[in-house]
Amino acid sequence: MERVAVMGAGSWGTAFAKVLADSGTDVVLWARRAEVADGITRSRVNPDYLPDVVLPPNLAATHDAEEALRGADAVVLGVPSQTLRENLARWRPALPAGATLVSLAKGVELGTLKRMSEVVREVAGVPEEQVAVVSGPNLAKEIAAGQPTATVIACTDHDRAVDFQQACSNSYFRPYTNVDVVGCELGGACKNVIALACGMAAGLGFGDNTMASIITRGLAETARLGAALGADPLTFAGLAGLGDLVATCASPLSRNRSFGERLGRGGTVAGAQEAAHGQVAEGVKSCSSIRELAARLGVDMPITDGVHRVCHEGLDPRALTTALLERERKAERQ
Ligand SMILES: NC(=O)c1ccc[n+]([C@@H]2O[C@H](COP(=O)([O-])OP(=O)(O)OC[C@H]3O[C@@H](n4cnc5c(N)ncnc54)[C@H](OP(=O)(O)O)[C@@H]3O)[C@@H](O)[C@H]2O)c1
Ligand SMILES: O=P(O)(O)OC[C@H](O)CO
Repeated sequence: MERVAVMGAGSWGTAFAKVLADSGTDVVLWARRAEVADGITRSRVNPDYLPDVVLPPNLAATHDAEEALRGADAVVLGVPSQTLRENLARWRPALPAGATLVSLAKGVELGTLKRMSEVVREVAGVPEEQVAVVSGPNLAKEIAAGQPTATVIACTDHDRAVDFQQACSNSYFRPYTNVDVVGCELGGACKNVIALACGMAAGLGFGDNTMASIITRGLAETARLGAALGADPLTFAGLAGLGDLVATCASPLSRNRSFGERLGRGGTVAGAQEAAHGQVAEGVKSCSSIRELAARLGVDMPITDGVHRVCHEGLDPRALTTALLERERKAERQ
């Protein structure tokens, strides 16, 4: 792969564009606002999202989507999951034929309850083999600073995953391939919801036993949903499952965890939204779509259900704790 378009110049779009460029791949980064693209072109930094990080010379920025997409071997989609459909529909006429479409987004679409790769296939009108996802413990700020991490490139076409793996491998970024797209996407979407719950627990003053319990039971309910949707159970023990779950639930850099922490400290959803400074905490919306998906499939996801009730029905996080602990007693693997 010689040239990749990255559509979306937020935290992860910008950091991932840098990963590609640092791997020797030429990148064009599309920014929704002209001033962001101009700022990158002028000063080599993204002033809004990663002001302390100098971007490499083989990374160009533009506000013109057609220009970004022209001749791209792969198109990386770095916009929030609930906006992917509308953005991609706009870009569709300019998508290069045969290009690998790569989703960075971690969410489940409200209303349709579709995973991001399903949205991409539907809107772009491409076969599943042409769509890949990137998912793993990938906090943008750490990666932009060149700190080592691993991730997963999931695609049902193994050769295509290997091509993209090559395009984004470098001295600090190690991608593995996986053909289990369903499992990798569910791991990425569900961990945001579990991180909200961990944040709430932290905000309430609870310590590491509580965190470990939420992480472990969160993984159990994610794996149950995965089983119902045909995912490989072992994916949830990997980077896109446990790896991302631990990073997001533990890190003060996580927007989802920080959002939950504000709620746990007694803040409102509106206040937590404001404190996020326009950056997306995907779990706040995906808790509702994942909950609905689970209900449709008859899968029990009590933490996800509780997070939905806190974020959208006014439940107090402390009452959520009580509700979870007072549930009917059962065997661990049930
Ligand atoms: N940040 C991370 O560490 C990280 C890591 C792995 C995966 N992810 C996932 O990657 C996806 C993107 O996250 P991010 O961190 O890059 O988000 P972000 O920092 O909030 O940036 C969102 C980007 O999408 C653009 N955008 C385009 N259309 C939009 C619309 N209709 N509404 C809102 N924004 C729109 C924004 O443009 P403006 O600047 O003009 O608003 C901005 O460039 C999410 O699904 C997230 O879960 C994030
Ligand atoms: O900041 P968050 O909570 O969106 O998490 C970022 C990444 O998904 C971590 O892998």
